[in-house]
Order: sequence, then C-alpha cells, then structure tokens
Amino acid sequence: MSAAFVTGGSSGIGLEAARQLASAGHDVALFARDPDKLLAARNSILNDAPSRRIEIFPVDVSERDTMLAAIDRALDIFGAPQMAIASAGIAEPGLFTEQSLALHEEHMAVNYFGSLYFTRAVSDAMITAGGGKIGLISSGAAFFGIYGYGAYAPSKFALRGLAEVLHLELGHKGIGITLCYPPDTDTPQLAAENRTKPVATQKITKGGGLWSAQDVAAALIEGMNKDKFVVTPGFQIGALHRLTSLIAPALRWHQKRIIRKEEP
Ligand SMILES: NC(=O)C1=CN([C@@H]2O[C@H](COP(=O)(O)OP(=O)(O)OC[C@H]3O[C@@H](n4cnc5c(N)ncnc54)[C@H](OP(=O)(O)O)[C@@H]3O)[C@@H](O)[C@H]2O)C=CC1
Ligand SMILES: CCCCCCCCCCCCCCCC(=O)[C@@H](N)CO
Repeated sequence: MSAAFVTGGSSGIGLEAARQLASAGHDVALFARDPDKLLAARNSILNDAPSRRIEIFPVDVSERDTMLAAIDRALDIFGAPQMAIASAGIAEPGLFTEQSLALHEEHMAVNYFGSLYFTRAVSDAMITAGGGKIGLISSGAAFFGIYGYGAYAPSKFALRGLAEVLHLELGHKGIGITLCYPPDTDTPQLAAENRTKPVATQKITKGGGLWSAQDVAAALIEGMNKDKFVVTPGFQIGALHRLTSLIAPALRWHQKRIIRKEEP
C-alpha cells in the first residue's frame, strides 16, 4: 500500500490534501505541532476513509533534528511515500517598522526551512525507492512585493527559488516537484491573519480571489498526479504567474493608490 506524508496535515489545505489522499487509497502520516489537532484530524480523515492507516507525528517542522527523526519514524512504518506535501506554514501580516526580527526568523524557519528539511528527507527516501512526488506550497504573495507581507512573503519567494532548482535537479531522478501558488484560501490561518491584517493588505490580496481549502488541495494533487511543475489556482494567479515582471510597475501603482487611501 502506498503512503502520503503531509506536514501541516492537521488544518486547512494540509488537512484537506491528507483527506483526499486517504480517500484515493493512500495511508497517511500527518506532521504538525498540536497533538490534539492532529488527533481530531486523524479521526475526521478516518471518518471518510475508514480502512486507511493514519499515523500522527507531533513535531515542529522547524526543529531540524526532531523533524528528521519524526520522518525517519514515519519511513520505518510506511516506507518511502509516493506523495509528500509540505503545507505547514505561518503568516503574520504587519508593517516592517512594527514587526520583530524574531518574527522574520520564525517565518523563514517554519515556511522555508521546515519545507526544506521535509523535502530533503523524503526525496532521499524516494530516490532510493525509485520515485515519488513532492508538493510545495508557496503563495500568490511570492510574485511581487505586497504591502504588509514583509515577514511572510520572503519565505514564500525563497521556497519558489528552491523548488525551481529542485525541479531541474530531481526531475530526472524520478522525483516530481509541484509548486502551488494559492490566493487567499478559507482556512483557520486566513481567519487568524485577517484579525491583524492592514486594511490595505486585505484590499490588495482580495484581487486574487478566495478559494476553499478543498479546491486548493484538489488542484495541487491533480497537478502532482499530472507531473505539472506549477499550479496556479484561479485566473488571477495564473495571469500573475505569467505576467508579473511585465506588469510590476502597474502592480506598484495599483498598491500605492490603495495605500495612500487606507494607511495615512
Ligand atoms: N490560507 C491562505 O490564504 C493561504 C495559505 N498559504 C499557505 O498554505 C499553507 C497552509 O496554510 P493554511 O492551511 O491556510 O494554514 P492552517 O493554519 O489552517 O494550517 C497550518 C498547519 O501547519 C501546522 N503548522 C504551523 N506551524 C507549524 C510548525 N512550526 N511545525 C509544524 N506544523 C506547523 C499547523 O498545525 P500546528 O499549529 O498544530 O503546528 C497546521 O496543521 C501555508 O504554508 C500557508 O502559508 C498560501 C497562500 C494562501
Ligand atoms: C494591475 C493591477 C492588478 C491587481 C491584481 C492584484 C492581485 C493580487 C493577488 C495576490 C494574492 C496573494 C494572496 C496571498 C495570500 C496568502 O499567502 C496568505 N493569505 C497566507 O495565509
């Protein structure tokens, strides 16, 4: 039986991806910090896919050695996964002059290095096993600098840089890399960030549309199955992906208009 490993699998996009992979016949390993949320996620997935094996691994993806040890335990149980998705992430919007340096470091540690440790460990195992597919979640905020995302966006730009290299280096070793750029997606994280998000940031990101976690997860998994490198949910994100360097001056002009009005 083939397995799927999912970080951030206890909530939002990761939980929906894990649920869809279990329903498609995969056993699943879930990685996230809060054991209670992991248990609830396991029960909810088992409800939809009762005959699958679902194991939970309470771990902080940014703690390198404990994370690698947790993946080793999952590899002992399941062997190399056929599918692996790194969805664990944090997003705290705010202004550069008001955010702490520690918060910048935390975004890189979780969103970038957490995804990197996971990718390194599962790709090593997949190469030995003869192949596999890895899904990484960047963001629509990784195409151009968006007001209010000084701590968050760079971690997603970095992930994009890594994925572009891995697509080239691992592709011919039988490892598919799929990079997803979701717009705002209706998850607990979006609800939490909206409580402190500057009004200008909300108005700017609204232009990307609002997706459900189910639909983003489905688009990512479909992209992985079809060996697509890039998944862009929605026409706005698709257009941004193709056009950003061309329309960068227009995107700055568009934001400055909103910022002048909302952030005196
Ligand atoms: N929602 C949105 O609008 C968008 C989201 N994204 C990206 O999609 C991904 C998923 O986001 P979303 O589903 O909205 O978020 P949620 O907050 O709903 O879920 C995040 C998951 O990541 C886990 N997680 C967070 N920090 C850590 C950590 N340090 N170690 C291990 N697990 C961690 C959480 O569990 P726990 O807290 O228990 O650890 C939870 O399972 C993120 O990378 C996000 O940046 C991209 C674009 C838009
Ligand atoms: C010429 C003028 C055209 C203007 C169009 C502007 C469209 C911008 C869309 C960007 C959407 C980015 C959402 C990121 C969400 C995210 O990553 C967080 N919610 C994470 O939790």
